[in-house]
Amino acid sequence: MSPHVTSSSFKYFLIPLLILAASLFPLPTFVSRSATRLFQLTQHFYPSSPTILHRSPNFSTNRSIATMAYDKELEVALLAVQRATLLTKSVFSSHSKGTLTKSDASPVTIGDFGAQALIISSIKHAFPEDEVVGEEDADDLRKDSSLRELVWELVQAAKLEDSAAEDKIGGPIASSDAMLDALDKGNSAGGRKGRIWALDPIDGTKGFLRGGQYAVCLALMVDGVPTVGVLGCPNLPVDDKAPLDASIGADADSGEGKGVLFSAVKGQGAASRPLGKGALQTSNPISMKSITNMSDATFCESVESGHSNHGDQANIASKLGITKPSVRMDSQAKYASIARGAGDVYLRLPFAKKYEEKIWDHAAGVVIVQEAGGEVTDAWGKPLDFGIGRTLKENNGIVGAPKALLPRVLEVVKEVLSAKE
Ligand SMILES: Nc1ncnc2c1ncn2[C@@H]1O[C@H](COP(=O)(O)O)[C@@H](OP(=O)(O)O)[C@H]1O
Ligand SMILES: [Mg+2]
Ligand SMILES: [Mg+2]
Ligand SMILES: [Mg+2]
Repeated sequence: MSPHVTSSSFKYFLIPLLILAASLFPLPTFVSRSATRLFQLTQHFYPSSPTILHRSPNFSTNRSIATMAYDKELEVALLAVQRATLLTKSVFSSHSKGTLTKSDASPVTIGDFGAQALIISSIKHAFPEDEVVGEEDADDLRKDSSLRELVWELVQAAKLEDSAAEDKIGGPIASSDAMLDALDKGNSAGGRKGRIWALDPIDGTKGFLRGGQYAVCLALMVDGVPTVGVLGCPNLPVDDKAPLDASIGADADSGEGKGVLFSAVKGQGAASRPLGKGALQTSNPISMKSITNMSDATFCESVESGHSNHGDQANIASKLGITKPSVRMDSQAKYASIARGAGDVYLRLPFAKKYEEKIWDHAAGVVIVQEAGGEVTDAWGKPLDFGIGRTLKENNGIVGAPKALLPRVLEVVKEVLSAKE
């Protein structure tokens, strides 16, 4: 038997057979460890699989085969976000942005509508039964035919250069009506049961409009737990080691060396890869910086002073001994930046107890930070509850940090908030 034949029998028969056997029978720990190793071997033999193989801070050799699932969800989410991010970039460079003001006085653009329609159509192609909690809906487009036409042109033009990649997310949307229907399928009420995607087609719309940071955000929640997360950040540097300074949020126009896709799957680590135009590029593992001295930390906060309390945050930073100025940037690019170790702490202290954070503003960023070795809670240290609807109504404020630093950060956050009560 030639070595080629031996290798392909191994590849096509022996490994799948052993994996099947390992998943069918209850196995002692040492055998399930071998099964884990076997899974890794299959990834070696099937290199096109997008699964991230590096050891994440959360990686456990005892994890079951089941936790290694979500390959297809991750691939579809990455391709869908990549395609939608290309659409948003085309709006930024060549169109009027068709900006409207929503009932809560926040802006929405043709980029938001187009990106949501494309991503929901990708999800529904690959996972027809799944629900989506999306930020936008088609009401404005149904009322305004010229706006609808603008979005439809954009959606038709947004195509991945690789046809196999494009096929995986269902190819083009068939008609303008199908586009409106897709947009409206982001109407799930959310909840604690089953598979629900949280989608923010452009997070940081204000940043997008002023040429700052923004992110296309998608997360799969399983039984209310963010499990797969993808962030498309066209204006962040590709280099995970690039320094994070105040200019990152101010003048972040897309250019050479910019454009990143971040991703994570629960239990499998977090990664970044350059944002391309076709097939997915190779990923690199990312992790939070391991700092021991709080005074070395850099903290990130919103540019918009109405979205979090800059005064309280400056007070907290100074009580923690942080001397570096905060890095202000729009969107979940903040979560991505701390996850890759460019910054360390995310602070979003509320102005009002009554503001309910939206699940699509956090789900993807939270799983990416968790898988990079961090944790995210509300300002009182309560776990974020993504399973109670479209908002985090049982939580108040958001704090993210490397696991080892979070208790100290929360101590000071609570001290500052309690003093105001
Ligand atoms: N008063 C408020 N407090 C906190 N977040 C708010 C807010 N008003 C709007 N937001 C949210 O802040 C998001 C942007 O976050 P950041 O400040 O980190 O860039 C917005 O997302 P969109 O831009 O998707 O609408 C919006 O959902
Ligand atoms: Mg919005
Ligand atoms: Mg948002
Ligand atoms: Mg948005």
